[in-house]
Amino acid sequence: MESIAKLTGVSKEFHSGRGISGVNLTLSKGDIYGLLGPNGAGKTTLLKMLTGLLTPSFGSISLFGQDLDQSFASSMRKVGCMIESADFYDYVTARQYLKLNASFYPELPPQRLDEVLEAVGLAAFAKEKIRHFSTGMKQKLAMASSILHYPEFVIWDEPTNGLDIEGVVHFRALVKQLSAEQGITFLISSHMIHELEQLCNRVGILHQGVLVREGNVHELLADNISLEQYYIAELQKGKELMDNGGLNSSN
Ligand SMILES: Nc1ncnc2c1ncn2[C@@H]1O[C@H](COP(=O)(O)OP(=O)(O)OP(=O)(O)O)[C@@H](O)[C@H]1O
Repeated sequence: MESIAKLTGVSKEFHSGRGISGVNLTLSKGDIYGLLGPNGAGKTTLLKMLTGLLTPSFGSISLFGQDLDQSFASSMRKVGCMIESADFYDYVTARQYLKLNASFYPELPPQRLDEVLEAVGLAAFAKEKIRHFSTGMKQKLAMASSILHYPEFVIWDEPTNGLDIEGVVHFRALVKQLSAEQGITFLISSHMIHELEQLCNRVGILHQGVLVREGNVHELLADNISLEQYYIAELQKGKELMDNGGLNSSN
């Protein structure tokens, strides 16, 4: 299976002493990978390193089979990301905002702006200024922007933040559609474990910067009542190992 992203022994040490420690992780084409972990576990840090927003202190990252340092521009062309809350120009409309972003991709067909607005459920608000948007609407616009250029790999950090129930259902359908129709690979960090259970084929649990467990969701559900039950149990094991000083790298 084609490797989309590969982290080998990746660590990030912040001055605070926290960060990420020895993460090994491979995402294959077509994966919908859910990244779980408590607040401060290192999920955003890991996603930032995959997109060049942070540089690892140790280890290597490759995207699409090429070292990220060597192929940053060409790899990023195939990545769509939404990490932490997006910044917008409040005085432009949703469509104008996407048009600005589309200017980086001159090959995009003109109808693409309306396609992505429709895909995230914002078509009716295309001509409204962003300053009138709610948190959830801004989240949808950031999602639209991240898929504008037909990325092959989408990285979303807590994408359901601010979405209403209908928005969450729509989000789930969108991921499944993009995965099935365009073969997009997803890496999604979220605290919404029930969402990930319904969406992902694989999940990983980060705890205090260490990828303590990974698994195939179908296999995990065969042995556990729910992903939540698995998560709580694995987190507890991770804590015990940390307390005993026995866990300092993933896998
Ligand atoms: N620039 C920084 N300098 C120092 N410490 C940092 C920095 N960025 C993150 N950290 C620390 O690294 C750890 C991981 O942070 P990160 O934001 O990756 O966690 P997270 O899993 O995304 O958390 P949450 O679920 O709360 O969003 C935290 O303890 C955080 O305080």
